[in-house]
Amino acid sequence: MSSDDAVLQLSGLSHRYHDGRESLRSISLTIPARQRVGLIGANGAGKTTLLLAITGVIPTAPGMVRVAGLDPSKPAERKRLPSEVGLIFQSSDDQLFCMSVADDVAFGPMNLGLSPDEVRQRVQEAIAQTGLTGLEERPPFALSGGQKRRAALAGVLAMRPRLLLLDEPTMFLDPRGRRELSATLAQWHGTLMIASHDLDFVLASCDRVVLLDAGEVVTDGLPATVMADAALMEAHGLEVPAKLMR
Ligand SMILES: Nc1ncnc2c1ncn2[C@@H]1O[C@H](COP(=O)(O)OP(=O)(O)OP(=O)(O)O)[C@@H](O)[C@H]1O
Repeated sequence: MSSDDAVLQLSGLSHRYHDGRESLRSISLTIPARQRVGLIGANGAGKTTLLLAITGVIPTAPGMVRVAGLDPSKPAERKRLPSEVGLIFQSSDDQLFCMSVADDVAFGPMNLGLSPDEVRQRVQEAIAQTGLTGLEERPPFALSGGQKRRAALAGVLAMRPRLLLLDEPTMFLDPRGRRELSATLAQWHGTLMIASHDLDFVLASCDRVVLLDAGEVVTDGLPATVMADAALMEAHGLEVPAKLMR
């Protein structure tokens, strides 16, 4: 694969929070279009920090980040990032703030300066993609946890990003909510990165897995191979998912 085909390129990426502790250490990863990557690791491994670094929310140094060719450290390029990369937070309540689901989903596309017709079309499409048809006028606070997660996802999909980042997407979801989210993601054909402790979900949703520990990439490979390695998983505070137990 040429690096020109990569949706995400990280090279020697490091980050320290204000207290001086290193949370990311020299991370290098190249993620091609349409790959579905699981980011796994014990509490504090650096998963959320890495997602924040990719979206330019936190500055990184040293190191290089390119998302669809854009450099988040450059203000003019960071401004263009929302139409290339979308991040779904651990708590959907942090992401929904309008009076109705439709307004929430329209918020991002409207800020792109698109025509009202184009915004309407994108909103309808994202609502259908996430199975929220019929709930357009519902205030987000009156949605269930699973519906909120899908409404947040609709808002990001309406931006038509190339890269979708999900932080603990199955947290607080019941089995049906989890299944619905899984079906929505299966229908989406862009590039995905899912940070999660839900290893069964990662196994079912991803074709590559990156294991982080103490801010470093420990291993990077096929989910069924990496996550079946009991010694590796135990050494980094994880367990082999039930489906891979022998
Ligand atoms: N705002 C912050 N200020 C200082 N240190 C932080 C901050 N946020 C995270 N950290 C530290 O950075 C390291 C990585 O944290 P991060 O939240 O990225 O890990 P994680 O893998 O997402 O963990 P979890 O699975 O618990 O969500 C941890 O040592 C954490 O304590």
